[in-house]
Amino acid sequence: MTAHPVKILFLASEVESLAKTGGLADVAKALPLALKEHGQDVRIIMPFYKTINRHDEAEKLLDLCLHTGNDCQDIDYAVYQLMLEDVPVYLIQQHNYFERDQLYSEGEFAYDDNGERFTFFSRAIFQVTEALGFKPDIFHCNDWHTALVPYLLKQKYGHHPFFCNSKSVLSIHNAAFQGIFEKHQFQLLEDLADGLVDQILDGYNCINLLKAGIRFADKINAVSPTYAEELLTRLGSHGLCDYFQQRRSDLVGILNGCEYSDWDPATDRFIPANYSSSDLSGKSVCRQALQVKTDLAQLDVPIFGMVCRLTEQKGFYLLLPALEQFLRHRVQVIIVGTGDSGIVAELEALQQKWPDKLRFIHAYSNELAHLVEAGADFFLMPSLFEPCGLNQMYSLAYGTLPIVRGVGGLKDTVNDYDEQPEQATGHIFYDPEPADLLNILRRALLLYLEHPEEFQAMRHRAMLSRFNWQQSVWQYEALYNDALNVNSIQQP
Ligand SMILES: Nc1ncnc2c1ncn2[C@@H]1O[C@H](COP(=O)(O)OP(=O)(O)O[C@H]2O[C@H](CO)[C@@H](O)[C@H](O)[C@H]2O)[C@@H](O)[C@H]1O
Repeated sequence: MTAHPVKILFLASEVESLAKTGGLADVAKALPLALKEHGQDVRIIMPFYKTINRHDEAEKLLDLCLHTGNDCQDIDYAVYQLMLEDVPVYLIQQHNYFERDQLYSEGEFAYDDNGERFTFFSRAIFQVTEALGFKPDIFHCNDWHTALVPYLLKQKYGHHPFFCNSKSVLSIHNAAFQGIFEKHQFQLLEDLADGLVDQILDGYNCINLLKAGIRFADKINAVSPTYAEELLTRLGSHGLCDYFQQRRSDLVGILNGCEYSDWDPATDRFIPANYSSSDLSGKSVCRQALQVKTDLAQLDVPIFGMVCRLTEQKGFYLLLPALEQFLRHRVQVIIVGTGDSGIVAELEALQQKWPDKLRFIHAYSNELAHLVEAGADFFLMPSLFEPCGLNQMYSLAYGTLPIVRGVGGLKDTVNDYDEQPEQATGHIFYDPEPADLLNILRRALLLYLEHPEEFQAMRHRAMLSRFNWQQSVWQYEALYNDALNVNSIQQP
């Protein structure tokens, strides 16, 4: 327990168990819960999407109206509350912006007013906190959706008595998504837009929201130490190198934790048999169940699994050519995901060519994600970049050895068989070439077939590795303290 709880408002566009499209949601649940357990006064704020789980349990707290100035109409909205264990979640309900079938896009088309939607959300956050009388010490922003808040805090609310002592922290989960929108979407910023435009104008007369966050947040963190280093390089910064360089003394890397209460094969409710490092018999049951579920033959061949968003980031343009060769071996490969239609088409074509060996399941299914983790022998993450990655941590816990590219958080969490044989928990390749991926896939296969004892030793070691949120919580608390202290020195 901390002596003086820090008041943290955790701003997220998605939160696991309420609304999720990817890893940001996992962190937006696990980190606030871990901070709360450590005695901090943390609350979450997010949009009240139409599709949110537990929709009917939400309790209405307030009706509010955002006066926009300019020529825009005032915007009526309501604030609801749900509890996520003992953490309050404030939900902002606004019919025009959030009563939609998806969070950010339909099919492959992003909603064309996403800039306006999250500008509204960011402005409403200030009004809601004041109306609720919750004065945050820290606005903890996450990715581009809430990256406007540090800007608003500095430029608009810096002298507001309610917010003048508040500071902001920006966590970068994926800097490839920057929230770049045409200026006309920022009408809701009233007179502020011009000042903002000068500082963070992108090419083509657009505003880049992530740049606003990087420029104005009191402290910034990337979700792994290696990704923080990569963001300072031309190659790894998604074009933002100069911006990160300017803030390098305020940028740290904090590795995400793994939520073992959701991802532990000994207690997992989604899998047909539980197991642990001391008794792996349940893993064979899961293996068979996975083969049945995916309609693959019950063969004693290694299963390579993969669950992810289907995007270039996840390394499909390395994987697809590598699989063309690798599927000649006696293996089974199971890929679960949704996303880019080009990748979908290529996976479907490859499956037609290798119907007995490759199963592509075009679905978003938490249950299947758990079954793949439990039933496979290896887990594939050949990412081009990976800020942290969560699935490799889940894989380790499930004794499903990760095969990863040595970037970002993958490098920080997996020990390579060749580099560290005594501590090995998986396989790492580095060059973003299909041939290098194919080579590491074959090495993994060889280990499985020719050195079963070493494979089992690695599996055992992997299952014992731990990435607890507790470690990350201490580092976030230090970051909050830095944000609060450094800036109070600057302000007389
Ligand atoms: N089809 C499907 N069915 C079921 N579940 C699916 C799924 N597709 C994805 N998921 C789930 O979504 C999550 C993905 O998390 P990741 O961290 O691997 O990637 P993501 O790129 O979304 O996150 C970004 O943010 C996180 C959090 O900081 C960083 O770890 C990461 O590197 C960064 O790219 C996992 O829980 C996974 O199981």
